[in-house]
Amino acid sequence: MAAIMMRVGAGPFASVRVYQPILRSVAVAALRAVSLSATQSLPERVKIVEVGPRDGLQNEKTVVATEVKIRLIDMLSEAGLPVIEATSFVSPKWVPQMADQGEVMRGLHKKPGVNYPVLTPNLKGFHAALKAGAKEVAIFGAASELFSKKNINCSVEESLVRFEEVIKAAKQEGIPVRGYVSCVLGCPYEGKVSPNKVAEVAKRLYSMGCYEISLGDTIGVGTPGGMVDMLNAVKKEVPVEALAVHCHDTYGQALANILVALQNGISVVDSSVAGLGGCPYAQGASGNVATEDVVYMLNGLGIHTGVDLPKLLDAGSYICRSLNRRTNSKVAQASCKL
Ligand SMILES: CC(C)(COP(=O)([O-])OP(=O)([O-])OC[C@H]1O[C@@H](n2cnc3c(N)ncnc32)[C@H](O)[C@@H]1OP(=O)([O-])[O-])[C@@H](O)C(=O)NCCC(=O)NCCSC(=O)C[C@@](C)(O)CC(=O)[O-]
Repeated sequence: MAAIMMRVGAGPFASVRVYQPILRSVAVAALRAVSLSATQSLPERVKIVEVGPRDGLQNEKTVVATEVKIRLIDMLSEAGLPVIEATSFVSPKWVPQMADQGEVMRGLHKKPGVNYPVLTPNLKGFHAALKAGAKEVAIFGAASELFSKKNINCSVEESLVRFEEVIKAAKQEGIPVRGYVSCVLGCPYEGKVSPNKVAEVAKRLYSMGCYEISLGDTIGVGTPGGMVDMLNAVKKEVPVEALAVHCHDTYGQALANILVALQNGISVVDSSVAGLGGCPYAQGASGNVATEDVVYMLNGLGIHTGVDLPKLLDAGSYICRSLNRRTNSKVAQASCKL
């Protein structure tokens, strides 16, 4: 099978290219039978963590105006999203698109009851976030050494030391911290990632004090079988109530992966309005699963989210018009045809 060419890296790594036979490992995994029958019942409610303004927009090539970002976040608040990841306090040299993080935080109209977490890779980011009025932060680690190095310029172990500092400072300020583990179902540099490695990193973040661990299929290569194997390993180390899934949709598997995660006790799902984004570390990778599609599926299952789908569709149309692009949400595409 042909290797996939991947364009890697935000900032300084943007022009590097690597070749990974990642399809090979996915195909081999698919050859063994996976039992999905030992599933639990679905949750009554799901908390959706909207990551479009951060995970989606961080990948845009041309700078998105701060007013557009703010308007998008406000529309998402109005649509009933309970958590909207607003921006990230990372180095502007690495991710120029997020350089207006302070203005975004100061400009958005905070709706009571809505959380607006921001990414903070280190203490510098944490202090800047605090100054800009952030009330919740997220640290982002990985289950892959090479991805960690490319993304935050340090090993997994070094990242955990930095994160511990952030968590300590956050505790002093009474700020809740969410933790991400990237590459839980595959890495653009290392290929297959062991569920045990994912479980180990998730456990470390949880025991440091993260209240929730979001498990990221960063390049969207996972399948339901791989998701179940990974969750089984992680659930041995972290209570399922503290877990979230974060699925990119590169191979069209995101909704299926989310459904099996729900069947396995997960009730927090990350998604991105209009399916914004695209992993900066894999050429051709699409964005997160579209929030519209997740809400539509959950509505169909009778699962409460508190999200108003028509208002969410408006937010998706707004950002697509602003970016002059077609939505990645199937539900939005279908709705336009009606
Ligand atoms: C972590 C660093 C900063 C290390 O980058 P570094 O170059 O190793 O950092 P450094 O400590 O050596 O500092 C270098 C320069 O950056 C500055 N700096 C240092 N820290 C900050 C900060 N917080 N905010 C602003 N500036 C900062 C620092 O002050 C210095 O400035 P200079 O003296 O050269 O002018 C860098 O690698 C970085 O910013 N990486 C962020 C990459 C990123 O945002 N990736 C995307 C988010 S992760 C993701 O999308 C995955 C996720 C979460 O969605 C889940 C999934 O899908 O799997």
